[in-house]
Amino acid sequence: MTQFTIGIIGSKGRMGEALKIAIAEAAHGYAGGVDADDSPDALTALAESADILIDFSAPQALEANLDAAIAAATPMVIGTTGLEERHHWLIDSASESIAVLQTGNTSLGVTMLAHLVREAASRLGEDWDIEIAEMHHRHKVDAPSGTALLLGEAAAAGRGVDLTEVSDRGRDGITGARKQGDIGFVSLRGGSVAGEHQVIFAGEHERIELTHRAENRALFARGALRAAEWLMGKQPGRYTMPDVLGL
Ligand SMILES: NC(=O)C1=CN([C@@H]2O[C@H](COP(=O)(O)OP(=O)(O)OC[C@H]3O[C@@H](n4cnc5c(N)ncnc54)[C@H](OP(=O)(O)O)[C@@H]3O)[C@@H](O)[C@H]2O)C=CC1
Ligand SMILES: O=C(O)C1=N[C@H](C(=O)O)C[C@H](O)C1
Repeated sequence: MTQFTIGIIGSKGRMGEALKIAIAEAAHGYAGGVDADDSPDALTALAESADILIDFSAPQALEANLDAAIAAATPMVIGTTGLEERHHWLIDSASESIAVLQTGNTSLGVTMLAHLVREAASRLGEDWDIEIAEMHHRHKVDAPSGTALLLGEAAAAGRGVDLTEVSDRGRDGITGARKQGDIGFVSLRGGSVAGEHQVIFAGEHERIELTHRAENRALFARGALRAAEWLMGKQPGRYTMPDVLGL
């Protein structure tokens, strides 16, 4: 495989550190990294010197990161979660001039899980209630997780509905009975859990539970590298993990 150099945005964070190990294992080059206290000039220089950027930082950094990648014509893998609608517009706009791969989870297992969820949701009727549960370490700052949301998108796509219309987040108090067709989310936080996701299809007298457990961050780092290897040399456009796996 052709080796290339990678710049990490969020290089001193948990994912940044895992990614540096994965880059060394894969014998790619490490072009350097930036973090919250680095200057805009450092970001510009990194985007110019790296063959590709991988971003595991924070949503508030995304606009500047994309601007730097566009100016340097450098492709970019985005793993940062907690993105809002406006961030997705920015990614859509950037993908007109550079290749961008954005995903809430770089794990190959979660990518397959999303595929299975979409399939199950398309075949089971709306009388099967869909609930998505996730658990992460105590340091995680966003909820629901990016993965829970991508699994919700997969379920909604299987049903041919818009997730924003059926999403039920943060139940508390007298909520009333569950609305048929809703997709529910629950987030647990604690300890050092790398990431667990469960999609429950609850029918009358029976239940299907599809679960993914991430045992460490190395798998996310290796998945991000696989995404970067796939993205190198691609035409400008917006891509995601199923493209990498050919799903
Ligand atoms: N898609 C996926 O598969 C995965 C996604 N994630 C996501 O990746 C992100 C990072 O996770 P994690 O590594 O655990 O978080 P950490 O908090 O450990 O690391 C975040 C890093 O980003 C840096 N950062 C924050 N703001 C900026 C900024 N404006 N510009 C540049 N760097 C910045 C921080 O720098 P400083 O320390 O100086 O503040 C820190 O080094 C999260 O959104 C998380 O949900 C995590 C795992 C897998
Ligand atoms: O913050 C994390 O740690 C993780 N974030 C991603 C998410 O929000 O789904 C992916 C993974 O679950 C770990």
